[in-house]
Amino acid sequence: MQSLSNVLASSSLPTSLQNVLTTTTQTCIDISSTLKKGSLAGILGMAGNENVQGEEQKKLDVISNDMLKDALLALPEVRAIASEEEDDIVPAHTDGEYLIAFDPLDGSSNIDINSMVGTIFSIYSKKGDKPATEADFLISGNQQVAAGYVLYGPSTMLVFSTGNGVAMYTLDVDKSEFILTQASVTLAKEAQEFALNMSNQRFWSDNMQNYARDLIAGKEGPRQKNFNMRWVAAMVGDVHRILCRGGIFIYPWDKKDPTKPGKLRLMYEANPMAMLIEQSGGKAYTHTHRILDIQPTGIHQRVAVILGAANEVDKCLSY
Ligand SMILES: O=P(O)(O)OC[C@H]1O[C@](O)(COP(=O)(O)O)[C@@H](O)[C@@H]1O
Ligand SMILES: [Mg+2]
Ligand SMILES: [Mg+2]
Repeated sequence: MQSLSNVLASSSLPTSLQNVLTTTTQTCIDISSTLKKGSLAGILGMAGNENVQGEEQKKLDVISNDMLKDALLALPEVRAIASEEEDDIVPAHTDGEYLIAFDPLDGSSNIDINSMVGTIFSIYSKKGDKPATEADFLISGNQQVAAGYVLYGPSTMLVFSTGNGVAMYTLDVDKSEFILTQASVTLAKEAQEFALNMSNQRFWSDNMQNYARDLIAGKEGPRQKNFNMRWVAAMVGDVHRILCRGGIFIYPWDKKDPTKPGKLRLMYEANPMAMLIEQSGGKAYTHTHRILDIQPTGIHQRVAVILGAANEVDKCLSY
């Protein structure tokens, strides 16, 4: 059973990237320990502020953001960070090499019900000779050098890719280190399950409503097959289930709020998950574009997301 530190040390990844990955994942172990304390530590509930996206921050959104921010800004390899919970990018070291975008706590609405949440991260290599600006981050997901998430579930798991497949690690809580538990993840091309917040159905495009109608029609409908539905309400949990046993996850375009034509954020939700899904053999699209090809226009940009089993994503796009 190999530890993450052994896997990294025996890899051909630059030491600088190994250091960024080690700091990110070690901080997630600290976040995991904090989460385990729950209401005993007075860390549940609202923080009393809104983030730049007008969402109410939970105390744990702020705590996990501060933990990652402090740890990464202290690392000489880090040029800047961008976070769901920070209005603007935060420059670190002008001569640092890496830009890290993260969602410190994904699935915030699950915090107070003691259900699954996670941290999602995306890492780019981009040197420069001036302090980093937002423009430095506006590069497509194709250029991610590493991406992944830590899922805080019954066990804490790390899943990441450096562009050469996807590996899963499980936290050994006694040793406080991640142990490799699945060296390579392969996603089946066909799906039996879908993850879709059906309560938004009336706000979707006609095509999306037709696709969902046909999924639900099951064996008696045009798909001639029964599908099961699952919704964790944390993208990190839904994507993890898909990487473990297949399926499709969709957060489509909707007309609920014209300023948010898609709920999920490109830089720290869609891009890193798209990299993991593609690296395991699946597909990740908006309604029209491969997610990793999108040229970002802002660090908090939102996109529609259709990802998972390759043939089911194709089927969805065919509508
Ligand atoms: O309210 P809904 O439609 O269930 O939304 C759930 C989605 O929102 C998110 O929780 C957004 O992420 P944050 O919790 O980081 O804001 C996704 O993880 C999840 O897929
Ligand atoms: Mg999120
Ligand atoms: Mg979040």
